[in-house]
Amino acid sequence: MTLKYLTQQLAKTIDEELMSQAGGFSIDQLMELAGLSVAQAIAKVYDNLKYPRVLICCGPGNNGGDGLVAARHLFHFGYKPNIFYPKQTKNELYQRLIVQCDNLNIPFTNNLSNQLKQSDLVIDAIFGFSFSGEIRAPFDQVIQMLKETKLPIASIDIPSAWDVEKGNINGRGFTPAILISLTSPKLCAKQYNGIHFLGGRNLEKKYDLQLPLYPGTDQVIDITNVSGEKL
Ligand SMILES: NC(=O)C1=CN([C@@H]2O[C@H](COP(=O)(O)OP(=O)(O)OC[C@H]3O[C@@H](n4cnc5c(N)ncnc54)[C@H](O)[C@@H]3O)[C@@H](O)[C@H]2O)[C@@H](O)CC1
Ligand SMILES: [K+]
Repeated sequence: MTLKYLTQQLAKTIDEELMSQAGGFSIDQLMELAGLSVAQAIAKVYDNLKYPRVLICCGPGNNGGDGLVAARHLFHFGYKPNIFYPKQTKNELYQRLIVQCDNLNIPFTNNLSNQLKQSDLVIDAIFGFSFSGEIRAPFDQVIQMLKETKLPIASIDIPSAWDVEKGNINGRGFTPAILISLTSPKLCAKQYNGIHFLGGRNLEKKYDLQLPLYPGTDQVIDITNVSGEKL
């Protein structure tokens, strides 16, 4: 099996095509599958008795939305999620995800530094494949705190602050313990040597992604030792 690693542009194009008339998906559906994949990957690696307190750091875009969905699933899987979401949007999709978390009494925190001290594990849902340029406030400080923490970090789709194609340029980001790539890994993942899952379980015929067969009913597949090439 050889995976196809996506450029930033192709990742965006495939996402748009999945949500086009031909693809037939809605953003809510894709986000639900993404968040469920993340929660499943966490459950495979981090036991909910040993690592119950999961801090989910959400960014302003869809990567953050994946984090909100993951928080809900992790709650149902027996974890104690806590959400840090400093830059919220009024978009109805995100507002509904927040309501869903509120209804489960999942707490939202404003104090990242404090919350890190009371957590066992961090989910990095800050930036995904649309990240570019220098890190803008308030996320510059957030990334710095995540660089300093000793807690294991699980990144959704790309490690936040990594260039989507070139990786951890100038060492400005952190290296997560787990990466959960969605649909197909992005080019930056070629530099990543940790535990690597693929999630989303999306089929995209047009680009011949040669996606692996997911085992049984799993929404994720471990691709840690699978090689890949640029598409
Ligand atoms: N392909 C898939 O399977 C799916 C992908 N989804 C997720 O969607 C992500 C892409 O979502 P989006 O396109 O909304 O974008 P992102 O979530 O990657 O981030 C975009 C947001 O980050 C901000 N931003 C970008 N660069 C910045 C910088 N240098 N400093 C500070 N802020 C910055 C932008 O202003 C924007 O608000 C994927 O990575 C994935 O996590 C899912 O939600 C849906 C399914
Ligand atoms: K991320």
